[in-house]
Amino acid sequence: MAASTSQHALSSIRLLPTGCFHPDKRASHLHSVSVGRCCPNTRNLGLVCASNSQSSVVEPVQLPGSPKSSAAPKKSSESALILIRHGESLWNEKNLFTGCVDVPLTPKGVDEAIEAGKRICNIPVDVIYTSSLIRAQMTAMLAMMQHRRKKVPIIVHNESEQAHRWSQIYSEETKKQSIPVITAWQLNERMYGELQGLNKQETADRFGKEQVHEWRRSYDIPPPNGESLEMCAERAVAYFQDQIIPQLVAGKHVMIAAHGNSLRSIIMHLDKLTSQEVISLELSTGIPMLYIFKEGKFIRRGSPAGPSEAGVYAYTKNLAQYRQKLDGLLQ
Ligand SMILES: O=C(O)[C@H](O)COP(=O)(O)O
Repeated sequence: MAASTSQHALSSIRLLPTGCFHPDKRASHLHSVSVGRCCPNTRNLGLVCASNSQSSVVEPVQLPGSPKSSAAPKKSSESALILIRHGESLWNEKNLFTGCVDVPLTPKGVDEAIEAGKRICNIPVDVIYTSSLIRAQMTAMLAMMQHRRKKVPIIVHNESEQAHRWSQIYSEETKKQSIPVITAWQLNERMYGELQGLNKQETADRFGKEQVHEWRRSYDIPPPNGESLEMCAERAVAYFQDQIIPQLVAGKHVMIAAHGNSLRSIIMHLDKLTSQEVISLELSTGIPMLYIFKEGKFIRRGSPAGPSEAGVYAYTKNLAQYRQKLDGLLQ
């Protein structure tokens, strides 16, 4: 990527805490993604046993190219991809390194998640991915409570055969009114090693600002006994490619509620940022970001400013039509 384009990518993504970010007008900012890596011909990408079609709200997705594929996307199909960093957590508030420690949202974080939900309430969502951490799950659920379609987000339980069996839904109609929420540890925050639970300011005072900045923002330098961004990317981007891209290819609209660093690694991948560029990529809590996936490419649309904002819906015919449907203007 040319340096100037990348600079633009960075300046557009660095979100303001107030969330007054508007969709990127430069729609020509297209990036191909490698889908080949995760597209063997007939791979079943559903996350539940396909043997019992009654058993879950998750339909298995078969990729195009499969002779058996019934979910092959139309050529013109496009999908929305929404990324949301969780709202403020109790340890964000206390300025503690959190990593994989599983702490809930603060009341402010709850408000941020609700606000994020209002911003995306007109954008279709067919499947939700969250990390296995409660702050991301709370954010996803609270955001979806605001959605105008009023489908019910339902966590998919596949941790045991029994959990899977006991959470079956026996009504096709009820399944239609549901959105599967798939939790994946691969989307967790980067593991912060021996920094977890330490105060960020006190750590900077002790080890020096530069050292702590290097641990927090560099690409390949891990904090003591923790994961670097590169290590976090290895699992988060692999999961994105293996599990999430096939959903988008199949025409599903996807929301991911995750964390500062797991999302930084995914954005780095989508926007082809270099390891230098990613250093200055900061994500605010509770700000949704929208990408459109079309013909194998991701088009970054920035952060929808709110339900009344026109630009993002005007951008694609499908989003505009979906919104009109919600408005009751279309049959
Ligand atoms: O894990 C944490 O402490 C935060 O969620 C992210 O921290 P960072 O801003 O240091 O990457």
